[in-house]
Amino acid sequence: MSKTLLAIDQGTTSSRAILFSNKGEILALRQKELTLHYPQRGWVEQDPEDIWEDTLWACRSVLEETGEENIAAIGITNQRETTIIWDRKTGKPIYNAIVWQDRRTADRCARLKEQGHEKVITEKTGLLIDPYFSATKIAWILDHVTGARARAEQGALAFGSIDCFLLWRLTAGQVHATDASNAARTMLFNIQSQEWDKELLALLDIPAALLPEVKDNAANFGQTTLLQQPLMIGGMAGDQQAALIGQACFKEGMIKSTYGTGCFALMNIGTHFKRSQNRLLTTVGYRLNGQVTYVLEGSIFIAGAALQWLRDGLGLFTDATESEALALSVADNNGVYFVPAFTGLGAPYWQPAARGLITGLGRESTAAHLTRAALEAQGYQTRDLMDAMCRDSGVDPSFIRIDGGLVANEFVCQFLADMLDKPIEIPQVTESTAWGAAALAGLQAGVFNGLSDIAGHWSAARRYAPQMDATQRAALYKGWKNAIQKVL
Ligand SMILES: Nc1ncnc2c1ncn2[C@@H]1O[C@H](COP(=O)(O)OP(=O)(O)O)[C@@H](O)[C@H]1O
Ligand SMILES: O=P(O)(O)OC[C@H](O)CO
Repeated sequence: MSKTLLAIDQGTTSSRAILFSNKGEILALRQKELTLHYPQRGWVEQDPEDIWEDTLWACRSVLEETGEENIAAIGITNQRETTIIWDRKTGKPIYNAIVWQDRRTADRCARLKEQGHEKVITEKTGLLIDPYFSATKIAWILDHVTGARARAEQGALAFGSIDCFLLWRLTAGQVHATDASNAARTMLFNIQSQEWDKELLALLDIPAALLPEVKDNAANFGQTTLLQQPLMIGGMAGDQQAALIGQACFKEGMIKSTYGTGCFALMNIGTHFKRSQNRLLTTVGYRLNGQVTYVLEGSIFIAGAALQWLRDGLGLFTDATESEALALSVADNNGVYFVPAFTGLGAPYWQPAARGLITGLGRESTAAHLTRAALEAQGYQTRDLMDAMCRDSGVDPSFIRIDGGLVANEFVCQFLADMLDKPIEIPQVTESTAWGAAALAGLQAGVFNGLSDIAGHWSAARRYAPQMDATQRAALYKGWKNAIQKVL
């Protein structure tokens, strides 16, 4: 009987468990939406116990529902950068999870830039200085939770992104480890030497005793006995890197772009580290058998979250799926542009202090125009990234693979093809992120012999060809650039 694979996909919006066949078919999926807390302007937190309980519930429910006993291994994938510090003895977090979108450390980041540290940080980590990454979030917790720094120095505390925290809990505190793609998002990990960087730890005053071991993406991460059967955790990757794997972007120049809470476009640039010249990130795509494949990354902080805001903040609809019909009920955006910079602007602008803007409103503007503007923003933001990526890499890709919750929206997919003037491909396996994690676990467990086995399971469910004429494309994009200038 062929083996199955269990993926844990702990995203910003929800925690999921998915059971896959060895061909990538979804056999069962359970998911729970996760609450975000906004204690102050620019702060975003989650309760680590919610994250853990929802994840465990999702895994147990999938196994109960299917009665599956033939699982080869578990793969974990996660919202990246989100920071948890916990007590090694009790396993209890000492503060809420500080979510990747949180901006509370913007001043600290500005100081680091003023002091001239960006060059060395970028050279070592491939990142730019921004509150997005874990380092300043860790420092904030150590500075604000009473006694935390002293306990960290004594080795009593552990830091982890969500993957690492879930692994710790799944292995009942036996394993404190992460993978190279998640470590690369801390701003403390040297992605050239593949080591925690002593100079950066000193710069941010972060004790090395907090940090996990860093493993390949396919590795033996330990065993869990908390589910119906003992299972090995064999794969781990940040969600965007997992989607890169699920989308089989294994050749140089291939790009995937994922539209969930945020949008993240990754281009495979091969095995040589190369710094971006256009304010993109260089990061670890995957590390297998010690060999790193690097990617250029464009990170947009708000994608689907803009639709959540229209739903929850303005009450324009009750479900994000309604946005498509609403957007199509008007002929065009009628001059309305929506820059959803709620938590600052990411690539290629990197302005943590920027905030959202709606421009071009007239007496005739309606909820439909605003919704259309929010959906069009996905295309404009991606165009900003693609232009920078093509300049950086010298590669003009002939197609782009996309995935994530938003690709259920056909208006968005067509608009992306139109704004990028490139064919867009949507895979048969819609859950690319979870499938990527499962595939990594499958590599470790011997279900797959190599990346070509995984690539063999990729097929397109749908392709969108560009239809917009060049004049219209240029005029719409010019309107976006004007709106961006106002934000900046
Ligand atoms: N049909 C749709 N149209 C527009 N947005 C959608 C649609 N379906 C889901 N979304 C958006 O997609 C996001 C969820 O995508 P998902 O990939 O599950 O996110 P994450 O991985 O960040 O948890 C939500 O922000 C939601 O608003
Ligand atoms: O929750 P997502 O899928 O939007 O992904 C979040 C990213 O990993 C943040 O870097």
